[in-house]
Amino acid sequence: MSLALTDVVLTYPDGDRTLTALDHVTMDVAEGEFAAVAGPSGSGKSSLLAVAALLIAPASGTVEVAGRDAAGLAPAERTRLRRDHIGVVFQQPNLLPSLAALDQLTVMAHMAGRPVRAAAGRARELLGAVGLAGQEHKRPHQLSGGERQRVNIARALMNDPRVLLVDEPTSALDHERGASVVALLAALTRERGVATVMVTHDLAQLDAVDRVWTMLDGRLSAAPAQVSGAATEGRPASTPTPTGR
Ligand SMILES: Nc1ncnc2c1ncn2[C@@H]1O[C@H](COP(=O)(O)OP(=O)(O)OP(=O)(O)O)[C@@H](O)[C@H]1O
Repeated sequence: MSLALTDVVLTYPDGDRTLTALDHVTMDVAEGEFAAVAGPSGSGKSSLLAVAALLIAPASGTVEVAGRDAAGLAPAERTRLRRDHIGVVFQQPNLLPSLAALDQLTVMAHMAGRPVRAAAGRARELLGAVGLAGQEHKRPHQLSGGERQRVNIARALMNDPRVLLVDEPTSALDHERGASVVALLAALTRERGVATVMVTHDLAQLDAVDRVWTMLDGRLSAAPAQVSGAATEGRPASTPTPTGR
């Protein structure tokens, strides 16, 4: 299993008490599987992503990434596990304003200590895969919101992660552009065999996912099939037509 959380409990201090943000959460996501976690604001979705990204250690339970249990790892090993196997797509594309799209990606390889020349080839390939061929030289202000989100997704895949964690990728986009980004995530997940978890509160964007989990008050449960729409029917992935927006 590419990502497995087992009986995870996460608490935050809350005055004299503690707030349970994740309440015995268990989930697993296989390679090539696109899972969504839907739930209202404050239900614990961001906390779940932070724990899965190895940014916060849970109070109890285990988190396994690419078959490795993160508990007990030294901080440097934990950082390496994250860097080598986890890609994160944040809600707002936090691109560097002065860098062209290509450089937004190659800088990831540079930070990971990988050869930058080889990285340029991979960056071009990824920008093509997200529908941005020919736009490699553009800086963030020259791209639309949807295009910036596509650069963000390509960047998260730069180090060939086993796990892709995506936080509300459609919140700044209209329905059509949001659906196009979700369809792109579905296609990339399947083509590249990555285990993807997308957090969303937008139930209209769940058609392309394989499995839906719902989060409420820190508790996670598998959603009934009708909520996940076509997801459970084993429908083959369709490659989206990038709108370029
Ligand atoms: N650093 C923190 N310290 C204390 N409480 C926190 C902290 N982060 C989150 N919480 C609380 O934990 C609970 C879960 O928050 P979380 O941000 O994970 O929910 P969410 O579903 O992602 O919400 P949203 O959709 O609004 O981002 C909430 O009650 C929140 O107030």
